[in-house]
Amino acid sequence: MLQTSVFGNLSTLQLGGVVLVLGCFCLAVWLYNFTIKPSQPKIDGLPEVKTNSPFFGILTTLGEDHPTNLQKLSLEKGAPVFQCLMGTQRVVFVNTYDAANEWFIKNQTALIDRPLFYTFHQLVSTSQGLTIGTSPWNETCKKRRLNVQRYMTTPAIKERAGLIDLEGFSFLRDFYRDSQGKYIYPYKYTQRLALNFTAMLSYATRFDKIETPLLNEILEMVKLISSFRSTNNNLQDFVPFVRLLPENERKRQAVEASEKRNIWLGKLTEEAISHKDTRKSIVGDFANTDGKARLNIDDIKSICVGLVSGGFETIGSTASLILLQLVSPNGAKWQQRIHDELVEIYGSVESAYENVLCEEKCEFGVSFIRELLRMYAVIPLIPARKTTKPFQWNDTVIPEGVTVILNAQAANHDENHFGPTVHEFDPERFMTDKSVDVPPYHFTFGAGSRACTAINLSNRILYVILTRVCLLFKVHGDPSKTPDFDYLNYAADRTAQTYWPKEFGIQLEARDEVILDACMSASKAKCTEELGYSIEYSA
Ligand code: HEM
Repeated sequence: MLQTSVFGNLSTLQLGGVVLVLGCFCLAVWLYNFTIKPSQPKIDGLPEVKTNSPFFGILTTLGEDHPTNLQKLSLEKGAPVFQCLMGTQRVVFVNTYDAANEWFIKNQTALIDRPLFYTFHQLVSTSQGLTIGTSPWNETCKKRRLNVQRYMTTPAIKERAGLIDLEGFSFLRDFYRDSQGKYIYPYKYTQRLALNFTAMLSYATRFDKIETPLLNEILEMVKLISSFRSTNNNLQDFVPFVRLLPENERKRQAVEASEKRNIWLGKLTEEAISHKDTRKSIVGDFANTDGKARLNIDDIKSICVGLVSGGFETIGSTASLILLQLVSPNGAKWQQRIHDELVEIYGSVESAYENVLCEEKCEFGVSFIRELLRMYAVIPLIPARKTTKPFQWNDTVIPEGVTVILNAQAANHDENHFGPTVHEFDPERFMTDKSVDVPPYHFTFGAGSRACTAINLSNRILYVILTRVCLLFKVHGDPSKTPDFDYLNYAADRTAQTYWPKEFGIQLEARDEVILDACMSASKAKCTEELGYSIEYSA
């Protein structure tokens, strides 16, 4: 036998040595594959940012602030698009406006997929199922996305204008009440507005009181879950050997957060089903189809958790940024301009207050929101995509299966597209420079086949907040706590996936108490009708 002829003359000691060498060799191969081997071969012809760290790749260079350091690397190398290794993962970063258009819009069918990540997909989302925004592209995801789009059309948004009225009203009522005689940080108020809006849309439920303990718990939990999607806080996604280390605290937190969320969502779903005949919601609509829908209960649960988590941080943060810009050095002038233009268009504050719910006629207000979203890409690195088929970009063929991340912060601050004032906040930009007033305007909502499903809805909510605040109030900033307006510094935590502004103080002063009361009372009456029970308000 071959074995006899090869090993026949070896002593036991020698044989042990051979086995040891073979074992070490296999272990070395396994270790190489697990800890260093790139997930994908290098893409020929695409610029590469190389590093000397075999385990961590570019992660050692990116520091705390990934989007900004990627933006700097792109400018330094003169490479709008480059590949690199993040740990062992080969990732392509797209950093300019034109390149983002070419990749995510022109080649959108090739970029319809999303890759799976260890932390989010294996730990956090195992039992609840994936949301639309975190799911790879498959029949289930397609069906769920189509269903959500039904709620995002112009007529559907108009039909749910009562919800925007309700949350806009509650926001102004509480913020005005609580900021009497003092300056307060608006983020919790705008977060509640966003959470309530998405929770009403999905489950017909809301938190009327800002001080409800469950509200705080939910806000913390949803924030924690979303942190598992950041490129920055999840070393184990990119550096596989970290997964082997004992007592991974992030892993424990992920499992705990996921379990808590499931209990909470289960309760909301049951409640919405029990109210299906009296309160309109996505769960209620589904329950009313009596099993004839193309979707099942897991689809509906996943859709709703996606809407709540997708909407609450982004809207909450951007709405706070509206107030931040309204107290900037030119803020008072802009507030007055929006107020005056709306009164000019509609004849009175009361009429304007009502009509902004359903139409966006103040051109300056529309341009203001567009510029705000451009300036502050609250998700600076758009959740990763994966190529489903090869496509040609310039002279390079981009293969199938590549992970691609759009650096929206960098693309939104591309001087070649927006000109030399790119880093300034210019609310007239989209009115005066027709070369940039072209969709998608900016990349804060992502772009193409997997862009945010709620672009129109979000723009409407933000427009209502901006215009109603300016119609009814003068917004004052705390002189002892000036906000940070710089897009590179405004965020409280630049390692998070979704940014929110550092603390600053705001106070609302009524422009006219009588008009304020008339508008708020009109909203209260409509909101009571919308909810089916009376909502608190006193002048
Ligand atoms: C200022 C507000 C918002 C911003 C900046 C924002 C931003 C984003 C971004 C960057 C993406 C990823 C897009 C891509 O991969 O190209 C996304 C996806 C998504 N967003 Fe939004 N979003 C906002 C509001 C909302 C709201 C209010 C909802 C729901 C009510 C929502 C629901 C979704 C969903 C379901 C997806 C997943 C789309 C998919 O993967 O197919 N978003 N959003």
